[in-house]
Amino acid sequence: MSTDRTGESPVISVRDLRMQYGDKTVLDGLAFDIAPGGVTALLGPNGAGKTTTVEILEGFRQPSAGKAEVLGTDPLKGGDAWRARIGMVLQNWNDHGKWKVRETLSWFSDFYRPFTQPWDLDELLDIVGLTEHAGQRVGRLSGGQRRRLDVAAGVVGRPALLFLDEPTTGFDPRAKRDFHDLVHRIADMEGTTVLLTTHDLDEAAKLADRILILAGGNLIADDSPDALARSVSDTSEIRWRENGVLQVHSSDDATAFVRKLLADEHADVRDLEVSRATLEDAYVSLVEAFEAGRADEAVTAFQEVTR
Ligand SMILES: Nc1ncnc2c1ncn2[C@@H]1O[C@H](COP(=O)(O)OP(=O)(O)OP(=O)(O)O)[C@@H](O)[C@H]1O
Repeated sequence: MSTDRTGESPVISVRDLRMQYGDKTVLDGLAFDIAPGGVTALLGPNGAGKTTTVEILEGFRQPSAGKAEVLGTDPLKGGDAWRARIGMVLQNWNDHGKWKVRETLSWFSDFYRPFTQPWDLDELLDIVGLTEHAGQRVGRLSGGQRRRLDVAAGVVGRPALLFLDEPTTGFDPRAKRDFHDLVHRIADMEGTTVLLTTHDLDEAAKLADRILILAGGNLIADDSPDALARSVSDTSEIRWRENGVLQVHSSDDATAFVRKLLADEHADVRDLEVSRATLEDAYVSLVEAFEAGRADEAVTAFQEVTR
């Protein structure tokens, strides 16, 4: 197993990973490492292979070829001790709707107990905002409350690695904010490595320090959200009101422009706003460029066949 510059072994290591469903190639030689700690978001269009990748890493799916190591182990060979170091928040899991919330968490906690020191259930219920629903049947929870229970069940064993698959689907804005605080807390205070898949690019930008974009069976981008946004455009848009009139200016050096603007003591500058390209801008532009390139490739291949 390779180590990174800090000498730490990666939590996830993927080499030449391939996945073929019939004659359809979904993963085409995928390779990446994820070092311990931090939040990595795996993004990509529908059908890009994110769930397939995550399910391979969780040990639920056998790749057609290539190598995956999670916490130093081939996921297909991981036993209970390995599984206990991993937390999962899946899109769907079958549960016992008649079980009560605390009882369900306690059941998960008991699985982890021989291997780790699980969270105190009252503390965890409080963190995920389910204290007052502790005695309620799971089948009676709202969608958002149910998702909070999913998150609690995923982290109850204080995992070294947490998979979050579309974790905030159905959350109201406040629940989403609470959830983001929870993920920051888990990543910062517990040192848990988090792999997140989401279509919510605002969420990815808020939570992740590293973004992987999967398209056409391989990574088309691997960088921080900020660096990706800058790769699309260094230009910022500056808006303000002057004597009640809206002004808009584009600049490659927003700081210098704003400094100059505010230095003019005669100017009545109000409602100043500076906005830059977002992760969403970068994502759309990278995926569109990739798809346009593939369209060119398809045209070339077609021309070669028909020549
Ligand atoms: N068991 C399977 N048998 C055949 N094809 C499959 C199977 N599972 C997934 N696929 C196909 O593989 C491709 C990738 O699916 P996957 O669910 O990994 O993508 P995804 O990036 O997670 O998509 P989404 O964003 O829509 O959740 C899709 O075209 C899907 O139809």
